[in-house]
Amino acid sequence: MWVALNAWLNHEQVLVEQAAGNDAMNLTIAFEAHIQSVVRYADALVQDIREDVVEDPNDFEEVVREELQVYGNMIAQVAVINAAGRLVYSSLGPVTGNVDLSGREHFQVHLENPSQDKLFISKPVLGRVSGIWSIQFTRPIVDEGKFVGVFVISIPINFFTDFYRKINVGPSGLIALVGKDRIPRAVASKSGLNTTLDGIVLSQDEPYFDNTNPAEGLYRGASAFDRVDSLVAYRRLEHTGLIVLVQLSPTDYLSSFNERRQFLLFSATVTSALLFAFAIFLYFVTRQHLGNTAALKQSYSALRQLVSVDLLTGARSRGDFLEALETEFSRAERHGTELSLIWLDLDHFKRVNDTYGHPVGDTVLSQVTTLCNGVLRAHDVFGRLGGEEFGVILPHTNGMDALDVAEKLRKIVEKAVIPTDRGPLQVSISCGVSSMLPVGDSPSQLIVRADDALYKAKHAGRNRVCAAYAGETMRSSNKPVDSKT
Ligand SMILES: Nc1nc2c(ncn2[C@@H]2O[C@H](COP(=O)(O)OP(=O)(O)OP(=O)(O)O)[C@@H](O)[C@H]2O)c(=O)[nH]1
Repeated sequence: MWVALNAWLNHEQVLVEQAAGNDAMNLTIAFEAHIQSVVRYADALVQDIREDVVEDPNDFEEVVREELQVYGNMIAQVAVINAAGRLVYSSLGPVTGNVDLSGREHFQVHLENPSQDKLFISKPVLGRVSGIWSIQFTRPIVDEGKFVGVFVISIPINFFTDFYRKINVGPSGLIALVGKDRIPRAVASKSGLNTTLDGIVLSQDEPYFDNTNPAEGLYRGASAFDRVDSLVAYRRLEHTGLIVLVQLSPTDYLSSFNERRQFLLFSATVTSALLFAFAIFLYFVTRQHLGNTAALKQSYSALRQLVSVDLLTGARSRGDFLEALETEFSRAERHGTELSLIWLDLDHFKRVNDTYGHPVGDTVLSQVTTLCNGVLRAHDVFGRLGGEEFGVILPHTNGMDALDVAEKLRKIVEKAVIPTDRGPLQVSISCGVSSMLPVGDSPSQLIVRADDALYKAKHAGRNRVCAAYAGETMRSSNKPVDSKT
């Protein structure tokens, strides 16, 4: 998101800069046209009235009055200087005293080159008679090849600056009319650089003073006036020795873009913060969920353990035992291996309870389990089926071997002396053994047959092992096998 936003903002900024550059260049074209028309008009006026100074001096003042009635707001003064540099005529009123203008630059230029009838545009000068800052447009007055003076039309600097101020170049921008002599003629800006230009000479390093540069251009750099970073467009007016400048401040033309950028950056920051907060939230929720899942798994496994184990004896619970029988039966079927089942029951256990009490009975049940587990292999399954009845699953075991195992169990219990709170006790067990048939058998049928065999063992006098009926894989007769007679 940030990369895309950054790329978009950079692209937008380039577009805004380009638009500002176009605006500045267009403004210089308009100002050039304005200056050219002012210069053309001023020069035409100079040449028109100058003729009357020599040819019709009597009508001269009348001609001046008529022209001023038409263009009076633009002209501060019409003046004539004689060959000695003295003011001999001013449209502002009768000339009194000796006003020596021989030091003016225009007088010197025309005095030295009387044959060059060329318009001279002065630097801003403070009028001795008018008392205002103006730019003077002058030509030499020559009579029969002889220099007789200088004709002057003064246009007040305000004429330019008032016009420039009407153009909006932003709070920090400016418009300037500068001479190639590096002296500004008029500058207008909202920041105060208006008419007080006395003594200002711009740096020679400005690109528009370099004649090797194009006559019009646009660049970004420090302003010649206040050294502030600016976008500067210029046009050189080659025949007049003037340059028009439009200077725009990036602070102005980028202000609305910067506001938009700040808003977008703020929005992106808020969005990022929200996304980050959401990610953190998700992280904690997920972690909690995973924690809960792990805890649940632990509880489930503990619960499963509880359910799968008989709490009194530690043998497999009935449910778990029957499930294990299903599993082992399927496996034996799949692999074609043998499987046997022993169903065993404590003999006359009721008497133990009745004689010594229930707690002693519990001890006996627990001890018998321990004794049986001691005999069995690791992969045999010993489970409590309920009360004093137990079962043993014997994978990979045929009927004969299962009978041997049952016999071992019977013997170890028979021989054992079980310590109890009421003194040592001896008990016995009866076992029924069944084995998986090669075909058409099931876990429940295997149980039924083992239970039947157990019933036979009980019926035959207890403390003995009986096999199920003939037809099973174990070798047995139709009669129950009694391991103890
Ligand atoms: N102490 C104790 N006794 C139990 C438990 N479960 C069952 N019993 C007892 O086991 C006895 C089983 O008695 P019966 O079913 O009559 O069997 P038996 O006395 O062992 O006689 P045969 O099985 O015929 O030899 C009952 O007295 C039950 O109360 C147990 O968890 N703890």
